[in-house]
Amino acid sequence: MTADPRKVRNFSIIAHIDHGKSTIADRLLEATGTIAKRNMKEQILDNMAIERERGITIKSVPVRMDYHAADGQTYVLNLIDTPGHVDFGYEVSRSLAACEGALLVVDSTQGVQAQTLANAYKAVDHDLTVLPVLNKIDLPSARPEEVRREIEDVIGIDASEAVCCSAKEGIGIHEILEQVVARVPAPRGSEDAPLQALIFDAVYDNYRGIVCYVRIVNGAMQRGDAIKMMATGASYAVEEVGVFSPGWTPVEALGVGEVGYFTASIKTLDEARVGDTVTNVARPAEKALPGYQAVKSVVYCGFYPVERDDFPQLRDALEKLKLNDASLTYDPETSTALGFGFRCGFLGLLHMDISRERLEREFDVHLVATAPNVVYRVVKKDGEVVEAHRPGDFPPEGEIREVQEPMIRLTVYTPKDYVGKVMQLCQDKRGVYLNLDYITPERARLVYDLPLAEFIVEFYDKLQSLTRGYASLDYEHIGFRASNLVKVDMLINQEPIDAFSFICHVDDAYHRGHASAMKLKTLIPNQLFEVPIQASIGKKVIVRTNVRALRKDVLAKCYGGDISRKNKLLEKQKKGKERLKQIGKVSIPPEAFLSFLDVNDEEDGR
Ligand SMILES: Nc1nc2c(ncn2[C@@H]2O[C@H](COP(=O)(O)OP(=O)(O)OP(=O)(O)O)[C@@H](O)[C@H]2O)c(=O)[nH]1
Repeated sequence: MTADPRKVRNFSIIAHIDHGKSTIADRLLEATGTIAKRNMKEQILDNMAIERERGITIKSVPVRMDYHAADGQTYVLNLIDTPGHVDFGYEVSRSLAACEGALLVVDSTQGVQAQTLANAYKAVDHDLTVLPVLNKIDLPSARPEEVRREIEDVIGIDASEAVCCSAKEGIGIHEILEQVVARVPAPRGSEDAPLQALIFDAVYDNYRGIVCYVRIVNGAMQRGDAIKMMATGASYAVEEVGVFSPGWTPVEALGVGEVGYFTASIKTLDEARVGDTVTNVARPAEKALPGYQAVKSVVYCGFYPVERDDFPQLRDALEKLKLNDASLTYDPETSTALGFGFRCGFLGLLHMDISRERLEREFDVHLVATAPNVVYRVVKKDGEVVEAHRPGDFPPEGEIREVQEPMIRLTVYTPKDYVGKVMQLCQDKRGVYLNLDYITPERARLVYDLPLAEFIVEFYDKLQSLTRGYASLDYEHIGFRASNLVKVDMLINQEPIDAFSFICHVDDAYHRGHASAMKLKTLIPNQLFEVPIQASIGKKVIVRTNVRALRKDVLAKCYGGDISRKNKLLEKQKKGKERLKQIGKVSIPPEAFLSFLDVNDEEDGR
């Protein structure tokens, strides 16, 4: 039997990072008896080890609770947790599309922050009923009344009924549950209409294969149904349907408005795309549910095994990671410096960091990550447009008409005292000023258009240190813009080394070329001959330095004796050096490459 849609409430919790979303979720699970108190591990929904350590939510985990409300009825509450970081914005959007309501958790000591606003707007865009919750009222610095007004003034939603709560102390939890029942609308949909189910997430399981998380919008789904994915057109037979209570629990069927999962011998995450609509083969829906979009990588970097022999291991690890993470992309590439590896694409820097950490931790591969870069669009003189995922994709200098780079529209919220510093930072990062306003007398909102490439290099860290952690930010991608960008090659002994090339604004080329050359100079051991290190744009050398030759003391064994003999020896040495320089290759220890390229060691003075 499926649940009565009138007794179902589907909701999500949205918040700025650290405002207490996961802690509130834990309290709700506890209060509804979904998880016994003694089994309660802190933040039960953040189950990935890295999520726990970093204290951030990456994957959205749904859970179903039975709640005996004050009106004497029992309700099914489906809570769909959402990721808290901008990199995973698309997942937030899909999770919200599966709900009718959202708890907007605001830390009552901090007030409205960037993701509070961004997520609240997303919820409003999806027509959700937004219930504000003022958390952390146990803290002495809590100022719930002020924050209540801030929510009304800044976000523009009614906060008069906002629950004051302390997730830590367990205050206000029942009020939240009552409000969910009373104010979040029951799902609407038709039992008799053809099946339309929204895939809002999908995960890989060793035993079941791909498990799709769905919200049934119309119709019903049960074991044995022949279903079709509307974006890919592929069809499958449903093997199991179930709900999250909180583990995967099989049920007979999922009805209108319900949130659950199904399995159907789906092999890869590419077949079960988040945002796609599932329908019946026999009686297909006419239209897919709105809003599906393919996720696109915006940041790229190379992953190479530290030991060249570990390449197959890295390939296997990436394959397995991809099973759990559809937004990761990778293609094999080779580099003269690093051998065989992969060019990987990510949703953002955090996504890159996490993927790298998971590869090292869960799959035990040691890898080198090259500096991250964005995708550039190069318009050639003959009109052809090349998408460059790495510096090596750039056509020769002479063939380029224009280079375009991806831009973001960045919104920064900061206490007013730091406005000047933040503006300076944005300007240093080639930002274009758009707007400044004050959302409260104390807090300013700054809007800039900024090249994504500048944003991914330490912007967030710098912002946090300039503002002592009080600023918050949000951004959206706004497409490509032409810019004066050049490819800088690094040459060692006249030979360009592919892995060291980089793209940058022409104004930064000298500075960065110089910093790279200096760093290389310290890493390359002295050879028997002088080794020039150069930075060049096309054929034009912009920086040159030398690694000095080792001077072997050929006269050491020559005590006293004839001056002409000494001269002869010195002459011989000079000739030998010339020969070495011509025929000899510079021997660069692999560690030099690694420490130059590895982003963790990156300190080129920017
Ligand atoms: N004093 C106090 N601390 C709280 C309360 N609720 C949460 N915290 C603390 O605030 C910190 C952040 O809480 P989380 O629940 O991890 O925040 P979150 O919003 O889930 O964070 P993300 O998963 O990164 O989005 C933790 O250290 C909690 O212990 C509260 O009511 N009072």
